[in-house]
Amino acid sequence: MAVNDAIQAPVVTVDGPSGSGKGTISQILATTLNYHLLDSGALYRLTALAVIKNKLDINDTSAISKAALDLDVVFEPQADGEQRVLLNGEDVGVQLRLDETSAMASKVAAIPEVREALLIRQKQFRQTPGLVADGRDMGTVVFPDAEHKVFLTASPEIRAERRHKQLIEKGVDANISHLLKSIIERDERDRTRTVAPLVPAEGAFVIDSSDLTIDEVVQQILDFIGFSEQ
Ligand SMILES: Nc1ncnc2c1ncn2[C@@H]1O[C@H](COP(=O)(O)OP(=O)(O)O)[C@@H](O)[C@H]1O
Ligand SMILES: Nc1ccn([C@H]2C[C@H](O)[C@@H](COP(=O)(O)OP(=O)(O)O)O2)c(=O)n1
Repeated sequence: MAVNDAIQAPVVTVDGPSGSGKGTISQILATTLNYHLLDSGALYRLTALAVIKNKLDINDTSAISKAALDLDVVFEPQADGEQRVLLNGEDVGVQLRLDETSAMASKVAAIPEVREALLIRQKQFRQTPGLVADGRDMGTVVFPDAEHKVFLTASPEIRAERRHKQLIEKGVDANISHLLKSIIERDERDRTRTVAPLVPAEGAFVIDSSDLTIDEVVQQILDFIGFSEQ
């Protein structure tokens, strides 16, 4: 049997729009299940950062996809479940979350060659004992054979409020109406692009978290995948 035909590690996919809680929920799920974690958005953000730092032209798709292929990135899990992200050895955690990076990330994510360049890198995260994969197309494109697929959503207003609170807590200046506008623009771009648009995967468990706490969302997902703490 070829290596690729071997039984693959289980995957739980968590897709959804910005601020729906994917990152937070995925981190808790990965810790609870003792699985690896893939923050696929970070790969698009890192590519965006490479575009900004190297002043690449947004229309130069071959230079941008080369930057995506060549990313020298290390994800370092921390004791609290957070991940440090090092690009060329530099901790870029704060830069990744800047509004400018977010807007550029959704632009580079619409380039088919960039998505192709990041595909193999994402699949490599699938290792035993299992993987929680957070993004937009985890259940539809990257891990279509995942056992359990979740699609998280929440109203744009709630998502902007959450993002605002999160940025202020991190000491990053933020304006809520500007955040709402950029969330709506990004949603539109992510949903209407021709490659891997943001849509729930077939059979996904769709959760609107607008009126749910983080713990309630986590519990609903653990129930869905049939996990019970011993
Ligand atoms: N159900 C929830 N209720 C309240 N706050 C939440 C909920 N889910 C996530 N948050 C908070 O919202 C912010 C954005 O969540 P995050 O996980 O970064 O979203 P995403 O990865 O989908 O962009 C975080 O500060 C997080 O703690
Ligand atoms: N699997 C993925 C993950 C992210 N993207 C794109 C879409 C988003 O606009 C950017 C950034 O994603 P990220 O998940 O980090 O953003 P949010 O935390 O949801 O605001 O990358 C994607 O197209 N496919």
